[in-house]
Amino acid sequence: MISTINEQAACLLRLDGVSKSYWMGQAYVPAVRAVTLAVRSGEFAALMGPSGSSKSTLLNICGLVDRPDTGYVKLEGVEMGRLSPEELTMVRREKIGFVFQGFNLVPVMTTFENVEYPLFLANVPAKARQERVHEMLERVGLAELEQRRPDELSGGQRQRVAIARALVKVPKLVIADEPTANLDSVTANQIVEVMHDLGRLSGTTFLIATHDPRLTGLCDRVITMSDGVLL
Ligand SMILES: Nc1ncnc2c1ncn2[C@@H]1O[C@H](COP(=O)(O)OP(=O)(O)OP(=O)(O)O)[C@@H](O)[C@H]1O
Repeated sequence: MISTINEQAACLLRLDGVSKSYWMGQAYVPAVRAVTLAVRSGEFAALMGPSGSSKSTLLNICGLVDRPDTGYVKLEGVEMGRLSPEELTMVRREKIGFVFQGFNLVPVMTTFENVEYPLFLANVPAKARQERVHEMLERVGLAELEQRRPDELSGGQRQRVAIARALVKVPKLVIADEPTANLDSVTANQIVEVMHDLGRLSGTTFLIATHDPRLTGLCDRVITMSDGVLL
């Protein structure tokens, strides 16, 4: 009984029988099929699988960007299907950070402003925002480049901005979709190290879709997906 309670407390994200189909003009085609998954608090987990196996679809469900057609998603024990769209947005802003392979930075904002943005959305006061952004940029080695815009940065530097932006609000969960794709191997190594170190430091849970062996090598667990199901 005690171990059951401990297991529940340690489980940050839980999916139960989660399925999602897409309308393909004439019929719904299943993408994610009856997935059950528990991700522990502080876990650094990789999600692997061939192209089209529905990794991104599953990440969108885990990141509360998409709702499943059937099944349950629980974050910290709270069933997300019960929340209104506004409440889901609040939970996402407060507890989840995203890192994408295309970086998704705002092109007209500087490094500082891109990293500051999630704190601004979370109504963090200006002085605290400044302190936290400076600290985070220091940690990812970009303190000198805080006034540059994304088009004045290298791919690796942009990805470090994206990681700083995802982690600045100290989210419970970071969802990363191929964060080292399109980066040269030295830069990819730096990105892997930065994510791993920051994760360990803050106790943040990572769920990372990747084909990169440098990343999977550091992961506590590799979750394998094939044709919409977990193996
Ligand atoms: N918005 C959408 N509308 C219709 N079908 C979609 C949509 N998004 C994904 N699909 C389909 O769902 C399946 C899973 O796609 P998904 O992008 O989740 O796979 P993936 O494993 O992330 O692929 P990749 O590694 O190539 O990014 C694919 O057959 C894809 O064509």
